[in-house]
Amino acid sequence: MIDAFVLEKIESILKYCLNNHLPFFTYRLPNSDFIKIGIQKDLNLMSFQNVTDLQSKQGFVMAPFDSNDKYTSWFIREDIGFSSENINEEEIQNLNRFKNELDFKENGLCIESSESDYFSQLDEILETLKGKSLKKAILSRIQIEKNDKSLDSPSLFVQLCQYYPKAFVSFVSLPGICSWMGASPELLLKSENNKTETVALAGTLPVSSSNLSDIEWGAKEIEEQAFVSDYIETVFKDNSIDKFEKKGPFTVKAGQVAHLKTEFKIERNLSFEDKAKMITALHPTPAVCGLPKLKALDLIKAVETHDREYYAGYWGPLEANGDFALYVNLRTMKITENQLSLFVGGGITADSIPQKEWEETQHKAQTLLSVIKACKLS
Ligand SMILES: C=C(O[C@H]1C=CC=C(C(=O)O)[C@@H]1O)C(=O)O
Repeated sequence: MIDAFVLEKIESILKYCLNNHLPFFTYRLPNSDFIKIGIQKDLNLMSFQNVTDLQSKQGFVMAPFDSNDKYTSWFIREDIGFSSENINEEEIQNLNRFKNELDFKENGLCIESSESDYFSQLDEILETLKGKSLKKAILSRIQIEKNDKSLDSPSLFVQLCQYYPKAFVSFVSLPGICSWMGASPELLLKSENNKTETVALAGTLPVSSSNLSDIEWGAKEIEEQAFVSDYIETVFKDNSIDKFEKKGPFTVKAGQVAHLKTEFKIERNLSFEDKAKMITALHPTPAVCGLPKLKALDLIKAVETHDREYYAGYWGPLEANGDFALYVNLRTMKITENQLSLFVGGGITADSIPQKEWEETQHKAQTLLSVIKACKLS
């Protein structure tokens, strides 16, 4: 539990950054009580093409779903750092020395996906799946909530940290570009102390009781999760990784839903270049894109009427020693002055039942919606 006094200080730092156009990232790793804030003093954000360009850098990475798209992969420097373990009043006061001028607002308006559009897009995917050359594609939609003065984003971030201790909770603000906040259950790749880890997370059912052993997985969910697991093993093989530990699949809870998860661990020192290659090969996994990857990507682009932007991209901290913890940007929303645009999706296979897929996206949206509502009421 983080002390209420510390949480208040964290909120006030984030508010200062928002009011003074300082780019920042803040996050809380899963199963941790440690909130980190990194602030970049100026607006000269670094974009990157290849993960290898980030070697020896300390900061935060935010990459879009499709890097060939018009969305940039960003790296945010940590010029000033705060954490829940060293909130120093003097350093907070020192922040007053830094501010940026910005005379325009982000204009990233989103359009909500209608229910009828969602169902016709899903039909189109099901039709393609009949051809057998595609095994799975993820269909996503946007749900919009009004943003207004009654909602304070720093306090929403702090609330999300408290509601979802097992998620990667993060909030990034790039003044004049975009702001995103989310509570992701899915690790893309993590590297720490010469260990590299990833997970295959897919298959979704609503959780009604707290007893996860009551959940009975159907063939559709088992298959769609196995696609992700198999894909990870193929990436390992292509990268000459033949020794790794594999655990699962087992059931995990993520907010109002449960997923099937397999954990992979490589206990070997990999070079930053090798790990960068693996990030590029894994992303986007069949948990957010589909299988085969390029076929699914083409279909998603043809069928979805919105850009995914940073939804289903990846984000997370990067240390100068080459360690990182990158998560898939899920259960997430783009924040603008008037809108909270929630992005939610689900894996479609030949066995998908359209109504169930729709309901699944509704359940996933509750991860953020339930906390947004609680914050608006308080
Ligand atoms: C694409 C999303 O979830 C992925 C992660 C877990 C389970 C999923 C599923 O059951 O479809 C998705 O693959 C999302 O939350 O928008």
